[in-house]
Amino acid sequence: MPNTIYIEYNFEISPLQPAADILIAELGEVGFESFVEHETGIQAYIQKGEWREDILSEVTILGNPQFKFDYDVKELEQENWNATWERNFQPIRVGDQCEVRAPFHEKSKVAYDIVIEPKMSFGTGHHETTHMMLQFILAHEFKGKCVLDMGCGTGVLAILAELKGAASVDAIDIDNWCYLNAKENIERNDCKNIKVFEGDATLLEGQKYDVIIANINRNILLSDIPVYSKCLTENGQLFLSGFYKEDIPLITEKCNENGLRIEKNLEKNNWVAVKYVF
Ligand SMILES: C[S@@+](CC[C@H](N)C(=O)[O-])C[C@H]1O[C@@H](n2cnc3c(N)ncnc32)[C@H](O)[C@@H]1O
Repeated sequence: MPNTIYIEYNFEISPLQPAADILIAELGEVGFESFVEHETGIQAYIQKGEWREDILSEVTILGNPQFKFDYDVKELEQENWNATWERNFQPIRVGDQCEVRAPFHEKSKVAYDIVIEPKMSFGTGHHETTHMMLQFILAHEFKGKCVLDMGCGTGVLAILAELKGAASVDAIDIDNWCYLNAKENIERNDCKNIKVFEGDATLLEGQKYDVIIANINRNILLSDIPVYSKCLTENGQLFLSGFYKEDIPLITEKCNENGLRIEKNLEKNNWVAVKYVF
């Protein structure tokens, strides 16, 4: 694990929503890379190398008079970071079949017991989008399927796809830290059919998949849906998340232009996960 130093911002927000979600989205745009939500606000983390004095000047929600924001800032040594997430990471149950937990939690008796050490990567099951994508995977047949997990983060979705019988899973993330972390988690869960790659949709040229799972964000999905559509087999399924309910028409229009139609969507706190088919 590299000895990266992080800066932690602890925001107290009133009223909490939708300000917390907007703040997370805006902080993500300016370089913050992970977030922990708590009852009265959020903690946000940025690498010291990415931080600059005026980093919050581009975060427009902070100037919105409808909400009140208070925050304090502190520098975290790597060790403190680990302690912070361990303190905040409770096991997550998805339905009665799947639990996502950390290595230091007790082994679970559910059918799909997934162990994740997220470190800096997104994907513990705590976020609505990950949770809904896990629900989708639980509810669908994966036996013998050739699967792509685009924007794999910790690799949690790829791991559940393999546990549900996928024949092969390609897991891709643009971020080097996620690439390394996904590889570690895949080994930790004793998965044998997942290959991890560092990169983006340019890696997909000439590939074919029965199922594509992509939990990224609205703009990247809009730009990559044409590529995903070319990679899907005839009866292929596309599961997308990482965007809000109000973005469904835009994402669906892009899918329709590429021969895919909406079949079903899940919704949690205004976040959605949507299934598209040919
Ligand atoms: C919202 S997280 C999802 C992580 C995990 N799949 C989950 O469901 O919890 C999105 C991930 O997509 C990655 N990402 C962002 N842009 C990407 C791109 N153009 N191609 C591939 N991965 C990308 C990010 O590094 C991040 O790990």
